[in-house]
Amino acid sequence: MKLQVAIDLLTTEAALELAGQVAEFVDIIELGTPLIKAEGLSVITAIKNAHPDKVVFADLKTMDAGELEADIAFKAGADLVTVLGAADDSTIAGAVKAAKAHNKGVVVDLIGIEDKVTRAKEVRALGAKFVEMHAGLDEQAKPGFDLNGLLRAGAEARVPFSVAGGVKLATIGDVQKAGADVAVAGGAIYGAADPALAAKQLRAAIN
Ligand SMILES: O=C(CO)[C@H](O)[C@H](O)COP(=O)(O)O
Repeated sequence: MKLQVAIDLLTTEAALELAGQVAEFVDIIELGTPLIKAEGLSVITAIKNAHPDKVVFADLKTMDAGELEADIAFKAGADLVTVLGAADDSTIAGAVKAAKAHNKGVVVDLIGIEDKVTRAKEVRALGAKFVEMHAGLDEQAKPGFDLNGLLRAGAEARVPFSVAGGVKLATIGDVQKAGADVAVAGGAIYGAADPALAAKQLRAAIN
């Protein structure tokens, strides 16, 4: 299973600093949606230039204009972009078309989708490289939230999937047992007192 760090910070400078601290322990560097909204596509280029050997994941959360949004992010240096599972099939197909043109990939984020298993199969058929079984920061903050629903959906869908939803040291083993291809950790790394140590421990827990 691969490890993806989600950088939900707000400046390119902070993102570069965090990426520099944790890159050796992760496979995929995700630039979070708030970071891209704050800094624009230039943050993608800055991170790719600093870490050309890493997969750079631009969390665009595209909902419309799939081909256009994916195209500009790939041109900026992204290897993977996200499109929302709630988007029209034509939006997902458009992003996949751009990915094929650049030899890159599209990840479909199933945040907010009730029937994640059915939609996962549909978007995989449309050409998604993998789906993200995702509970966003707001959903995670609700009382009683846990990862189990995401893990069950991932195991049941039988398509390549990542899990994002506050994954931490105590839960990353369950993510691996569920058969995930990628574990995404944001707050557990960038919110830690020592992000490099946190990333190293997460990596060690899945090796
Ligand atoms: O995409 C996101 C929010 O929409 C986050 O980047 C994702 O949820 C991972 O961060 P965390 O581990 O803190 O949940």
